Amino acid sequence: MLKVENLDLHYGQSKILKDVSIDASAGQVTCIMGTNGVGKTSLLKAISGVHHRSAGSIVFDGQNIGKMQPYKLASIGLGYVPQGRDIFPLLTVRENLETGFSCLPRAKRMVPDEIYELFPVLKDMENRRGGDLSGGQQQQLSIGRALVTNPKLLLLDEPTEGIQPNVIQQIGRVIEYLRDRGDIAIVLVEQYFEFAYALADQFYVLRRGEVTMSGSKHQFNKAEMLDAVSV
Ligand SMILES: Nc1ncnc2c1ncn2[C@@H]1O[C@H](COP(=O)(O)OP(=O)(O)OP(=O)(O)O)[C@@H](O)[C@H]1O
Repeated sequence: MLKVENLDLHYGQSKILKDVSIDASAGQVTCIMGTNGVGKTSLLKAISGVHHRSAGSIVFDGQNIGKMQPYKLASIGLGYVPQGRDIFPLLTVRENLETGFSCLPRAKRMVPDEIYELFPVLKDMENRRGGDLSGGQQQQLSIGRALVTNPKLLLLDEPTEGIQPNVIQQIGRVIEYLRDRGDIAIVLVEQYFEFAYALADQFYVLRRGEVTMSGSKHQFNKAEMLDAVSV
């Protein structure tokens, strides 16, 4: 589904990602772990076309997407839930969800009931402004908005950041449900180790822009993984 090979990324003269390679498959959660500033968000920005890579290749669903613009990537099935959520504060919940319509053909422009079933609070607050929602509700809205686009690949950047425990649990259950549906590859960037460990099928640990450990969760014990993530 997604194959990133030998990716480099720069901000100006600073090389932030170095020779990063990752794979993500449908029906699996692929976790990108690491401490602050190691380049996790930058990796998602490169995949989603928000910041272009300086070397390497990114292949999604058989297409080389390394130079595609974000709107085009969204229309071919790449959903991105950015760190900080990026909700439109003056639009209602419903209107925020409908912003996902722009990359769908006219006949498919509807909010599936499934999104309201996964996140009932979005139905309850359909006419409230995005900016009036709590952080946890905004996170649910941001994930719901990405799901409206019917993605084949879902990139989630720290969905637990600043969120209360009951909403974290609910987001975990939604990620499991989407994984078990089997038709979507999920790339989860997460610093909350227990949450990431519980959900991960495959994982990659980044340190100073390089992959230092990777594999299936079952190849390593939990303490080894925690050590690798914490340095
Ligand atoms: N737009 C930018 N211009 C210059 N440097 C940047 C920019 N964005 C990020 N950086 C730097 O790139 C490095 C990697 O940042 P990035 O946000 O990708 O890390 P991260 O692992 O996601 O961290 P966090 O968990 O804190 O979000 C950091 O040193 C950061 O300061």
